[in-house]
Amino acid sequence: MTTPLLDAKGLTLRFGAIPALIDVDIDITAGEVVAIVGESGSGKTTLLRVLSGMMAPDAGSVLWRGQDVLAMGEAARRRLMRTEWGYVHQNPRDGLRLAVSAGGNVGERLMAVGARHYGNIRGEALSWLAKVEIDADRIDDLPRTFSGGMQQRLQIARTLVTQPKLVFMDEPTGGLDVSVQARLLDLIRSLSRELGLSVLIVTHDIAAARLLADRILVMRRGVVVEQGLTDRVLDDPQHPYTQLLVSSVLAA
Ligand SMILES: Nc1ncnc2c1ncn2[C@@H]1O[C@H](COP(=O)(O)OP(=O)(O)OP(=O)(O)O)[C@@H](O)[C@H]1O
Repeated sequence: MTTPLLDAKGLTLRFGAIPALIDVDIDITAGEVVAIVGESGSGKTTLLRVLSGMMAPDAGSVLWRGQDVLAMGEAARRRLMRTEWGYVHQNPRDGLRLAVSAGGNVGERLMAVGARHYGNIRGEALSWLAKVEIDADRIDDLPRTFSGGMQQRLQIARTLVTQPKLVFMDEPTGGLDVSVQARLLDLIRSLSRELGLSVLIVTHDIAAARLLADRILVMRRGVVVEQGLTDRVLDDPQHPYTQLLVSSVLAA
């Protein structure tokens, strides 16, 4: 069996009386795409925040390549977030620097990991803008002049330019038009395959999960009620809640 890159066990977190996570186990191996699906308030974002070390659970463990994420200091976690990890926020404004040009948004991530040669940084930024289908002549424009879909593509370029191994994505297509969502999902799928990325993606969109994910975890009220290979979970759901989720999409 392949050793997981990220391996979490027994994650539990309560906000007062609200059970956000109850005894959640989750792992992800190299090159795998895992979708976390479930209704609003089921604990998906909280799980992503705990796995990425942004929030401490009441109980449980998170190992990144054998290293204890919960015990590592803030500096080490930030370093990981600049190098081996990436985080794509639902709202691109949370993941971009709005007062910095598109090229600067991509280039400064390279500088944060030691790149110094201006020509190389600009060249790399241009190549990433092309990968995410942003015209080269927009390189000096501010992200606020971009559409929502373009901002999200820029956030993806900024996140992937340092070639992380694992990317956390929290509803990356939320709030976008359906046609823009479809193109963005295609882009995420092709980039993750091309780069051999592991992706942990939160979505309430079952169709997105089917398109992207190798495996699916279904959450409800902080509990993982079902998990397995995408086709198995969606074509032959075992838990009544998963059956309801799948049938509501079929009926739509
Ligand atoms: N900082 C917080 N303080 C108090 N309660 C919180 C906090 N963060 C989340 N919660 C609660 O924990 C539960 C899980 O929230 P979470 O945001 O993880 O759900 P979600 O599945 O991501 O929902 P959505 O799809 O709407 O984003 C919810 O009941 C939420 O209200």
